[in-house]
Amino acid sequence: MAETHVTKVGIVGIGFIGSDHLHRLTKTIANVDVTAVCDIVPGKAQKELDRQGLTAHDYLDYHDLVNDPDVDVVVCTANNEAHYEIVMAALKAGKFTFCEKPLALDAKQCLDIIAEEKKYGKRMLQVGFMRHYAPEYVQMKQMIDEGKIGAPLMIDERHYNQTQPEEYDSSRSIIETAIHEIDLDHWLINDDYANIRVFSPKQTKYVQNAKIQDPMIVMMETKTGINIIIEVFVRCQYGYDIKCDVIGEEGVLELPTVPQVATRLNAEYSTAILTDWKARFESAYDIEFRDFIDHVSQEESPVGPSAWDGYIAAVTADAAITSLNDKGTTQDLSFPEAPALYAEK
Ligand SMILES: NC(=O)c1ccc[n+]([C@@H]2O[C@H](COP(=O)([O-])OP(=O)(O)OC[C@H]3O[C@@H](n4cnc5c(N)ncnc54)[C@H](O)[C@@H]3O)[C@@H](O)[C@H]2O)c1
Ligand SMILES: O[C@H]1[C@H](O)[C@@H](O)[C@H](O)[C@@H](O)[C@H]1O
Repeated sequence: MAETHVTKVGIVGIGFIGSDHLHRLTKTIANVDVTAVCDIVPGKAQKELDRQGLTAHDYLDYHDLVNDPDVDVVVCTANNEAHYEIVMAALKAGKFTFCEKPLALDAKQCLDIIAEEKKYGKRMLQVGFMRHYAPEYVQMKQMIDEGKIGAPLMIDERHYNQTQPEEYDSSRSIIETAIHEIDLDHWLINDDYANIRVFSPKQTKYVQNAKIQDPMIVMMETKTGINIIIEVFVRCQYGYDIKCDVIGEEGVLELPTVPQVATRLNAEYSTAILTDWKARFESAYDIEFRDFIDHVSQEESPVGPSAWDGYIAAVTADAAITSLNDKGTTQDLSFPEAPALYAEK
Protein backbone atom coordinates (compact mmCIF):
# COMPACT_ATOMS: atom_id res chain seq x y z
CA MET A 1 0.00 0.00 0.00
CA ALA A 2 1.32 3.49 -0.89
CA GLU A 3 2.41 5.55 2.10
CA THR A 4 0.07 8.46 2.95
CA HIS A 5 1.67 11.85 2.57
CA VAL A 6 1.23 14.04 5.64
CA THR A 7 1.35 17.82 5.15
CA LYS A 8 3.18 19.66 7.91
CA VAL A 9 1.43 22.91 8.79
CA GLY A 10 2.51 25.85 10.96
CA ILE A 11 -0.10 28.32 12.22
CA VAL A 12 0.81 31.91 13.12
CA GLY A 13 -1.67 33.70 15.41
CA ILE A 14 -3.57 31.51 17.86
CA GLY A 15 -6.54 33.73 18.63
CA PHE A 16 -10.20 33.11 17.79
CA ILE A 17 -9.86 31.82 14.26
CA GLY A 18 -6.33 30.44 14.71
CA SER A 19 -7.66 28.13 17.46
CA ASP A 20 -10.60 27.16 15.26
CA HIS A 21 -8.35 26.34 12.29
CA LEU A 22 -5.98 24.45 14.63
CA HIS A 23 -8.88 22.25 15.64
CA ARG A 24 -10.05 21.91 12.03
CA LEU A 25 -6.60 20.98 10.72
CA THR A 26 -5.98 18.39 13.42
CA LYS A 27 -9.47 16.91 13.82
CA THR A 28 -11.38 17.43 10.57
CA ILE A 29 -8.92 17.56 7.68
CA ALA A 30 -7.14 14.30 6.87
CA ASN A 31 -3.40 13.85 6.50
CA VAL A 32 -2.31 17.07 8.19
CA ASP A 33 0.12 17.40 11.06
CA VAL A 34 0.23 20.80 12.75
CA THR A 35 3.91 20.71 13.63
CA ALA A 36 4.25 24.31 14.84
CA VAL A 37 2.23 27.19 16.20
CA CYS A 38 3.19 30.75 17.04
CA ASP A 39 1.67 33.62 18.93
CA ILE A 40 3.29 36.90 19.83
CA VAL A 41 1.69 36.70 23.28
CA PRO A 42 3.88 34.40 25.41
CA GLY A 43 2.09 31.23 26.52
CA LYS A 44 -1.06 31.85 24.45
CA ALA A 45 -0.41 29.21 21.78
CA GLN A 46 0.75 26.60 24.31
CA LYS A 47 -2.39 27.15 26.36
CA GLU A 48 -4.50 26.41 23.30
CA LEU A 49 -2.44 23.33 22.43
CA ASP A 50 -3.02 22.07 25.97
CA ARG A 51 -6.73 22.84 25.80
CA GLN A 52 -7.04 20.86 22.58
CA GLY A 53 -4.76 18.04 23.82
CA LEU A 54 -2.18 18.64 21.08
CA THR A 55 1.59 18.86 20.87
CA ALA A 56 3.49 21.07 18.43
CA HIS A 57 6.54 23.30 18.49
CA ASP A 58 5.54 26.62 20.07
CA TYR A 59 7.33 29.68 18.66
CA LEU A 60 7.15 33.28 19.84
CA ASP A 61 8.66 34.70 16.65
CA TYR A 62 6.96 33.88 13.33
CA HIS A 63 10.32 34.00 11.50
CA ASP A 64 11.32 30.83 13.34
CA LEU A 65 8.09 29.10 12.36
CA VAL A 66 8.21 29.99 8.67
CA ASN A 67 11.84 28.90 8.42
CA ASP A 68 11.33 25.63 10.33
CA PRO A 69 12.14 22.75 7.90
CA ASP A 70 9.40 20.79 9.68
CA VAL A 71 6.81 23.27 8.35
CA ASP A 72 5.73 22.79 4.69
CA VAL A 73 2.76 25.14 4.73
CA VAL A 74 2.11 28.37 6.65
CA VAL A 75 -1.34 29.43 7.83
CA CYS A 76 -1.54 33.09 8.88
CA THR A 77 -4.32 33.84 11.34
CA ALA A 78 -2.70 36.80 13.07
CA ASN A 79 -4.34 40.23 13.25
CA ASN A 80 -4.76 42.22 10.03
CA GLU A 81 -1.72 44.45 10.72
CA ALA A 82 0.62 41.45 10.81
CA HIS A 83 -0.57 39.70 7.63
CA TYR A 84 1.79 41.54 5.30
CA GLU A 85 5.02 40.77 7.14
CA ILE A 86 4.08 37.16 7.90
CA VAL A 87 2.96 36.39 4.33
CA MET A 88 6.07 38.03 2.87
CA ALA A 89 8.31 35.98 5.18
CA ALA A 90 6.45 32.76 4.35
CA LEU A 91 6.71 33.40 0.61
CA LYS A 92 10.39 34.28 0.89
CA ALA A 93 10.87 30.95 2.68
CA GLY A 94 9.24 29.25 -0.32
CA LYS A 95 6.24 27.93 1.64
CA PHE A 96 2.71 27.53 0.37
CA THR A 97 0.69 30.01 2.40
CA PHE A 98 -2.89 30.44 3.52
CA CYS A 99 -3.68 33.94 4.79
CA GLU A 100 -6.91 34.89 6.49
CA LYS A 101 -8.72 37.86 5.02
CA PRO A 102 -7.91 40.68 4.47
CA LEU A 103 -4.73 39.77 2.59
CA ALA A 104 -3.12 42.98 3.84
CA LEU A 105 -4.01 46.45 5.09
CA ASP A 106 -4.19 48.14 1.68
CA ALA A 107 -3.74 47.70 -2.06
CA LYS A 108 -0.08 48.73 -1.98
CA GLN A 109 0.82 45.94 0.45
CA CYS A 110 -1.16 43.47 -1.70
CA LEU A 111 0.86 44.47 -4.77
CA ASP A 112 4.11 43.79 -2.90
CA ILE A 113 2.85 40.33 -1.98
CA ILE A 114 1.86 39.69 -5.60
CA ALA A 115 5.35 40.72 -6.74
CA GLU A 116 6.87 38.26 -4.29
CA GLU A 117 4.55 35.44 -5.36
CA LYS A 118 5.24 36.09 -9.04
CA LYS A 119 8.90 35.22 -8.47
CA TYR A 120 7.80 31.59 -8.21
CA GLY A 121 5.96 31.73 -11.55
CA LYS A 122 3.02 29.98 -9.91
CA ARG A 123 0.43 30.59 -7.24
CA MET A 124 1.74 29.99 -3.72
CA LEU A 125 -0.98 31.71 -1.73
CA GLN A 126 -4.67 31.45 -0.92
CA VAL A 127 -6.71 34.10 0.89
CA GLY A 128 -9.35 33.06 3.44
CA PHE A 129 -12.39 34.39 1.61
CA MET A 130 -14.23 31.27 2.68
CA ARG A 131 -17.64 32.30 1.39
CA HIS A 132 -16.53 31.08 -2.07
CA TYR A 133 -16.74 27.61 -0.54
CA ALA A 134 -20.04 28.05 1.32
CA PRO A 135 -22.45 25.66 -0.42
CA GLU A 136 -25.28 28.23 -0.29
CA TYR A 137 -23.24 30.91 -2.10
CA VAL A 138 -21.90 28.34 -4.59
CA GLN A 139 -25.49 27.38 -5.40
CA MET A 140 -26.49 31.04 -5.80
CA LYS A 141 -23.62 31.61 -8.20
CA GLN A 142 -24.52 28.54 -10.22
CA MET A 143 -28.13 29.71 -10.49
CA ILE A 144 -27.03 33.17 -11.58
CA ASP A 145 -24.64 31.66 -14.16
CA GLU A 146 -27.48 29.45 -15.47
CA GLY A 147 -29.67 32.55 -15.88
CA LYS A 148 -32.32 31.26 -13.41
CA ILE A 149 -33.40 34.77 -12.35
CA GLY A 150 -32.46 36.50 -15.58
CA ALA A 151 -29.96 39.34 -15.44
CA PRO A 152 -29.13 40.43 -11.87
CA LEU A 153 -30.18 44.04 -11.24
CA MET A 154 -29.53 44.59 -7.52
CA ILE A 155 -27.95 42.91 -4.51
CA ASP A 156 -29.27 43.62 -1.04
CA GLU A 157 -26.98 42.50 1.79
CA ARG A 158 -26.64 42.62 5.53
CA HIS A 159 -23.49 41.92 7.50
CA TYR A 160 -24.27 42.25 11.19
CA ASN A 161 -22.10 41.20 14.12
CA GLN A 162 -23.56 40.91 17.58
CA THR A 163 -20.73 43.08 18.87
CA GLN A 164 -17.06 43.92 18.38
CA PRO A 165 -14.37 45.06 20.82
CA GLU A 166 -14.16 48.74 21.66
CA GLU A 167 -11.04 49.26 19.53
CA TYR A 168 -12.87 48.05 16.39
CA ASP A 169 -12.93 51.15 14.18
CA SER A 170 -14.51 52.17 10.86
CA SER A 171 -11.52 51.01 8.90
CA ARG A 172 -11.93 47.50 10.36
CA SER A 173 -15.67 47.57 9.60
CA ILE A 174 -14.57 47.94 5.98
CA ILE A 175 -11.34 45.93 5.64
CA GLU A 176 -12.33 43.15 8.05
CA THR A 177 -16.16 42.99 7.91
CA ALA A 178 -17.50 44.42 4.62
CA ILE A 179 -14.49 42.92 2.83
CA HIS A 180 -16.38 39.59 2.68
CA GLU A 181 -19.17 41.08 0.54
CA ILE A 182 -16.76 43.33 -1.38
CA ASP A 183 -14.81 40.24 -2.38
CA LEU A 184 -17.83 38.04 -2.98
CA ASP A 185 -20.22 40.17 -5.00
CA HIS A 186 -18.20 40.65 -8.19
CA TRP A 187 -17.50 36.90 -8.22
CA LEU A 188 -21.20 36.13 -7.71
CA ILE A 189 -22.42 38.28 -10.60
CA ASN A 190 -19.39 38.18 -12.93
CA ASP A 191 -19.03 41.95 -13.11
CA ASP A 192 -16.49 44.58 -12.06
CA TYR A 193 -17.15 47.47 -9.71
CA ALA A 194 -17.37 50.93 -11.24
CA ASN A 195 -17.71 52.95 -8.06
CA ILE A 196 -18.30 52.83 -4.31
CA ARG A 197 -19.65 55.16 -1.66
CA VAL A 198 -20.24 54.83 2.05
CA PHE A 199 -23.18 56.42 3.87
CA SER A 200 -23.25 57.22 7.58
CA PRO A 201 -26.67 56.66 9.18
CA LYS A 202 -27.53 57.54 12.77
CA GLN A 203 -25.02 55.98 15.17
CA THR A 204 -26.06 53.23 17.56
CA LYS A 205 -25.92 54.15 21.23
CA TYR A 206 -23.63 51.12 21.68
CA VAL A 207 -20.74 52.98 20.05
CA GLN A 208 -18.38 53.85 22.90
CA ASN A 209 -15.86 55.91 20.97
CA ALA A 210 -15.85 58.24 18.03
CA LYS A 211 -13.56 56.07 15.94
CA ILE A 212 -16.32 54.04 14.37
CA GLN A 213 -19.30 54.80 12.20
CA ASP A 214 -21.78 52.08 13.15
CA PRO A 215 -23.90 51.15 11.26
CA MET A 216 -22.68 52.15 7.81
CA ILE A 217 -24.10 51.55 4.35
CA VAL A 218 -21.73 50.59 1.56
CA MET A 219 -23.11 51.14 -1.94
CA MET A 220 -21.42 49.85 -5.06
CA GLU A 221 -22.31 50.10 -8.71
CA THR A 222 -20.93 47.67 -11.24
CA LYS A 223 -19.82 48.40 -14.79
CA THR A 224 -23.12 47.03 -16.17
CA GLY A 225 -25.11 49.13 -13.70
CA ILE A 226 -25.99 46.55 -11.02
CA ASN A 227 -26.56 48.32 -7.69
CA ILE A 228 -25.31 46.71 -4.47
CA ILE A 229 -26.24 47.76 -0.97
CA ILE A 230 -24.41 46.32 2.04
CA GLU A 231 -25.60 47.27 5.53
CA VAL A 232 -22.63 46.84 7.86
CA PHE A 233 -23.52 46.89 11.57
CA VAL A 234 -20.95 45.44 13.95
CA ARG A 235 -22.81 46.04 17.22
CA CYS A 236 -26.33 45.02 16.30
CA GLN A 237 -26.72 43.28 19.72
CA TYR A 238 -29.07 40.50 18.64
CA GLY A 239 -26.83 38.06 16.74
CA TYR A 240 -24.66 37.27 13.71
CA ASP A 241 -26.86 38.02 10.76
CA ILE A 242 -25.83 37.61 7.14
CA LYS A 243 -28.30 38.37 4.38
CA CYS A 244 -27.85 38.28 0.63
CA ASP A 245 -30.71 38.75 -1.84
CA VAL A 246 -29.88 38.90 -5.54
CA ILE A 247 -32.71 40.56 -7.41
CA GLY A 248 -32.93 39.63 -11.07
CA GLU A 249 -35.20 40.45 -14.00
CA GLU A 250 -37.22 37.24 -13.49
CA GLY A 251 -36.93 36.52 -9.77
CA VAL A 252 -34.97 36.76 -6.54
CA LEU A 253 -32.34 34.48 -4.99
CA GLU A 254 -32.23 34.49 -1.22
CA LEU A 255 -29.29 33.21 0.84
CA PRO A 256 -30.53 30.65 3.39
CA THR A 257 -29.48 30.80 7.02
CA VAL A 258 -28.22 27.79 8.97
CA PRO A 259 -31.36 25.85 9.94
CA GLN A 260 -32.21 25.92 13.63
CA VAL A 261 -34.88 23.87 15.38
CA ALA A 262 -38.06 25.86 15.84
CA THR A 263 -39.70 25.99 19.26
CA ARG A 264 -43.43 26.28 19.95
CA LEU A 265 -43.66 27.18 23.61
CA ASN A 266 -45.76 29.38 25.87
CA ALA A 267 -47.79 30.73 22.99
CA GLU A 268 -44.63 31.63 21.07
CA TYR A 269 -42.95 30.26 17.96
CA SER A 270 -39.21 30.95 17.73
CA THR A 271 -35.92 29.90 16.19
CA ALA A 272 -32.47 30.83 17.42
CA ILE A 273 -30.18 33.23 15.58
CA LEU A 274 -26.50 32.27 15.61
CA THR A 275 -24.14 34.63 17.35
CA ASP A 276 -20.85 34.24 15.49
CA TRP A 277 -19.10 33.30 12.27
CA LYS A 278 -17.72 29.98 13.57
CA ALA A 279 -21.03 28.14 13.47
CA ARG A 280 -22.52 30.18 10.60
CA PHE A 281 -19.76 29.28 8.13
CA GLU A 282 -18.40 26.07 9.66
CA SER A 283 -18.87 23.96 6.55
CA ALA A 284 -17.37 26.67 4.34
CA TYR A 285 -14.16 26.70 6.44
CA ASP A 286 -13.98 22.89 6.34
CA ILE A 287 -14.42 22.71 2.57
CA GLU A 288 -12.00 25.61 2.07
CA PHE A 289 -9.20 23.87 4.01
CA ARG A 290 -9.87 20.48 2.44
CA ASP A 291 -9.44 22.08 -0.99
CA PHE A 292 -6.34 24.08 0.01
CA ILE A 293 -4.61 21.05 1.57
CA ASP A 294 -5.62 18.76 -1.33
CA HIS A 295 -3.65 20.99 -3.68
CA VAL A 296 -0.62 22.02 -1.68
CA SER A 297 -0.07 18.48 -0.35
CA GLN A 298 0.58 17.48 -3.98
CA GLU A 299 2.92 20.48 -4.46
CA GLU A 300 0.18 21.99 -6.65
CA SER A 301 -0.82 25.64 -6.49
CA PRO A 302 -3.94 26.42 -4.48
CA VAL A 303 -6.98 27.27 -6.60
CA GLY A 304 -9.14 29.20 -4.11
CA PRO A 305 -9.25 33.00 -3.74
CA SER A 306 -5.89 34.40 -4.80
CA ALA A 307 -3.60 37.29 -3.95
CA TRP A 308 -5.19 39.05 -6.93
CA ASP A 309 -8.63 38.65 -5.31
CA GLY A 310 -7.06 40.08 -2.16
CA TYR A 311 -5.79 43.02 -4.20
CA ILE A 312 -9.14 43.73 -5.93
CA ALA A 313 -10.84 43.70 -2.53
CA ALA A 314 -8.17 46.00 -1.08
CA VAL A 315 -8.47 48.56 -3.91
CA THR A 316 -12.23 48.63 -3.33
CA ALA A 317 -11.85 48.85 0.45
CA ASP A 318 -9.30 51.68 0.15
CA ALA A 319 -11.85 53.63 -1.92
CA ALA A 320 -14.59 52.87 0.63
CA ILE A 321 -12.45 54.32 3.42
CA THR A 322 -11.80 57.44 1.33
CA SER A 323 -15.53 57.83 0.71
CA LEU A 324 -16.38 57.41 4.40
CA ASN A 325 -13.81 60.02 5.38
CA ASP A 326 -15.02 62.35 2.63
CA LYS A 327 -18.72 62.62 3.53
CA GLY A 328 -19.83 59.69 1.39
CA THR A 329 -18.55 60.97 -1.93
CA THR A 330 -18.60 58.55 -4.84
CA GLN A 331 -15.19 57.03 -5.54
CA ASP A 332 -14.66 55.70 -9.04
CA LEU A 333 -12.95 52.35 -9.36
CA SER A 334 -10.92 50.79 -12.12
CA PHE A 335 -8.90 47.62 -12.11
CA PRO A 336 -5.98 46.51 -14.24
CA GLU A 337 -6.08 43.21 -16.17
CA ALA A 338 -5.22 40.29 -13.93
CA PRO A 339 -1.64 39.07 -14.52
CA ALA A 340 -1.48 35.72 -16.37
CA LEU A 341 -0.73 33.91 -13.11
CA TYR A 342 -4.19 34.78 -11.83
CA ALA A 343 -6.17 34.58 -15.05
CA GLU A 344 -9.17 32.24 -14.69
CA LYS A 345 -8.49 28.76 -16.04
N1 LIG B 1 -12.64 34.24 7.37
C1 LIG B 1 -13.32 34.63 8.43
O1 LIG B 1 -14.52 34.54 8.48
C2 LIG B 1 -12.59 35.17 9.62
C3 LIG B 1 -13.16 35.05 10.90
C4 LIG B 1 -12.46 35.58 11.96
C5 LIG B 1 -11.24 36.20 11.78
N2 LIG B 1 -10.74 36.30 10.53
C6 LIG B 1 -9.45 36.98 10.32
O2 LIG B 1 -8.45 36.30 11.06
C7 LIG B 1 -7.53 37.21 11.65
C8 LIG B 1 -7.49 36.98 13.14
O3 LIG B 1 -8.73 37.25 13.69
P1 LIG B 1 -9.11 36.76 15.19
O4 LIG B 1 -10.51 37.15 15.39
O5 LIG B 1 -8.69 35.37 15.39
O6 LIG B 1 -8.16 37.75 16.03
P2 LIG B 1 -7.49 37.48 17.46
O7 LIG B 1 -7.04 38.80 17.95
O8 LIG B 1 -8.40 36.66 18.30
O9 LIG B 1 -6.24 36.57 17.12
C9 LIG B 1 -5.09 37.02 16.48
C10 LIG B 1 -3.88 36.40 17.18
O10 LIG B 1 -2.70 36.73 16.44
C11 LIG B 1 -1.68 37.03 17.38
N3 LIG B 1 -0.66 37.85 16.69
C12 LIG B 1 -0.74 39.14 16.31
N4 LIG B 1 0.39 39.54 15.70
C13 LIG B 1 1.21 38.45 15.67
C14 LIG B 1 2.50 38.21 15.19
N5 LIG B 1 3.21 39.18 14.59
N6 LIG B 1 3.05 36.99 15.35
C15 LIG B 1 2.36 36.00 15.98
N7 LIG B 1 1.10 36.18 16.46
C16 LIG B 1 0.53 37.37 16.31
C17 LIG B 1 -2.39 37.73 18.52
O11 LIG B 1 -1.64 37.71 19.71
C18 LIG B 1 -3.68 36.92 18.61
O12 LIG B 1 -3.57 35.84 19.50
C19 LIG B 1 -8.01 38.60 11.22
O13 LIG B 1 -7.24 39.02 10.15
C20 LIG B 1 -9.45 38.41 10.81
O14 LIG B 1 -9.84 39.28 9.78
C21 LIG B 1 -11.37 35.77 9.46
O1 LIG C 1 -17.00 41.27 11.24
C1 LIG C 1 -16.45 39.98 11.40
C2 LIG C 1 -16.98 39.06 10.34
O2 LIG C 1 -18.38 38.99 10.44
C3 LIG C 1 -16.39 37.67 10.46
O3 LIG C 1 -16.88 36.87 9.41
C4 LIG C 1 -14.89 37.70 10.46
O4 LIG C 1 -14.43 37.95 9.19
C5 LIG C 1 -14.32 38.69 11.46
O5 LIG C 1 -12.94 38.80 11.29
C6 LIG C 1 -14.94 40.06 11.36
O6 LIG C 1 -14.48 40.87 12.41
